[in-house]
This record gives sequence, C-alpha cells and structure tokens, in this order.
Amino acid sequence: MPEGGPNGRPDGSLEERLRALGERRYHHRHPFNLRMHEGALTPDELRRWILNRFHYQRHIPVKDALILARLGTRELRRSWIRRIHDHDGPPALDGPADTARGEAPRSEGGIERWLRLGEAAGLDRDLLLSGEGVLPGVRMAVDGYVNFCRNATVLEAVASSLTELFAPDLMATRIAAWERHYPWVEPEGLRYFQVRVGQGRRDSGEAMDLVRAWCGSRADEERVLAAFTFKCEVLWSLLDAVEFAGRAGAEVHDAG
Ligand SMILES: O=C(O)c1cc(C(=O)O)c2c(n1)C(=O)C(=O)c1cc(C(=O)O)[nH]c1-2
Repeated sequence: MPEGGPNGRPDGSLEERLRALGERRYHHRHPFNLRMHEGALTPDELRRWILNRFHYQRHIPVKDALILARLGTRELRRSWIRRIHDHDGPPALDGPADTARGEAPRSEGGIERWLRLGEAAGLDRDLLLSGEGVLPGVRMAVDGYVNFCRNATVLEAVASSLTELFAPDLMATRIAAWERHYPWVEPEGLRYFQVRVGQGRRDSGEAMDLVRAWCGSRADEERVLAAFTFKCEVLWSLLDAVEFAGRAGAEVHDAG
C-alpha cells in the first residue's frame, strides 16, 4: 500500500490535470450520451442502455470489495465499505433470515433503484437480473474494470474511480433531459440518479483526498492519470457497444 503524506506540490495541480483530461475523455462527450440529452434516442435504445448499464452497476460493489480487501487500515476499510452498502443496500442485520427465502432483500440500495429504473422504462427486473441481452463489448469493458481493480496498485484502483468527479453534473443533465424528452419513463425511475448525485460528490471527494495523500512522486501522478484515462475508456467502450448495437445486428444481442 502506498505511504501517505503530502507531496509537496500545490494541491490543485493533480485535480486540475484530471479535470482537464476528463473534459476531453469522459463519456459526457460520447455521441450516445449527446443523443440521449437531445432527446433523440428511441425507447428501444434507452432500454438497451438501461439493461447494459445494469451489468456495470452490479459489478461496482464487486470491484469495491476487491479494493476494500487491499486497504491497509480499519479506518480506510470502514469508510470504503460504505460504497458496497450504497449499491447492495444496508447490511442484513437479521442475517441469513433475510435471504433464507432465496430472494435478495428489497431494502433500498443502488442496485435495487436501478432495477426500478428498468421497471419505470418497461423492463422486467427478472430480465435485468438474468443478464440476457448484455452486449459482448459491455461484458469486456466491465471485466476490464473489475480486473483492473484486482490487479493494479491500490493507488491506481482508487484513482480509476475518480471519473466520478464528473458523474454528478452528467447525472443532473440526464435527469433534466429525461424529464423533458422521455416522459414515458415513470418519474420514480429517476431516483437512482437523484440519490447518486450526492453519493458521487462525496465518493469522488474521498477518493481525491486519498489519491492526493498517496501520491509521493511525479511518477505516481502519472499512474493516477493513466488509471483515470483507462476508466474513461471503459465507460466510452461501454457506450460504443450500446451505440453500435442500435445500428447493426441488434436482433442478435438485443433483449427485446
Ligand atoms: O451514469 C454515469 O455516467 C455514471 C458514471 C460513473 C463513473 O464515472 O464512473 C459511475 C456511475 N454513473 C454510477 O452510478 C456509480 O455508481 C459509479 C461508481 C463508480 C466507481 O467507479 O466507483 N463510478 C460510477
């Protein structure tokens, strides 16, 4: 695990470099997102995005568990574990009784809210849970992210979450665009994004503090920027796959 400690450079510099990189490479610029915001997506395209993004969502707590296992102190683990609860829902205090019925508890968490987003757009939760219709390129992108968090240094793994510096603003744009252009999606479905705006700000702030404290050299900063770039490419590839499926061969891999 990297040593903590100040890096002797102005605090803003690394964050400024990350923000400049994200301005160019984050998926807010992807043509699929631009079409989403303009209101140009068909219902099938929007549903395809929701279904494929669910594959990403359900792997976020998996990659966070991989990071958690590699954090070296109680304090860091106590803080990071919150991310898993945010997605999977709060801990099941009554233990196995909660899951003895063989079904996941329905207490709220991001995964449950995403399933409700699917339902609000007309997608059955069992379809999302089945994984049917997830595009090959999306599987590759998500595998890439999980494996990165498994194999890279913990500094790089945490740095790869820093795309979340940009997610809250993108989600605010998305909420406004969906209310305006896709009123057929029941408003309850937007709750995932409404809750996530605050969580994303908090999580990216926490990750930025850790990365700043752990960067001991210019070479570390370059590793952080490379990890961030890699994650931008994960998000970009995911949307490439969704976009392309709409143009060719959609019937092969499409849920509908
Ligand atoms: O909808 C989006 O544009 C978007 C982007 C990102 C991101 O930038 O990684 C995340 C999320 N959403 C998200 O919902 C989420 O829970 C999340 C966790 C993480 C992460 O890397 O730990 N990124 C993101």
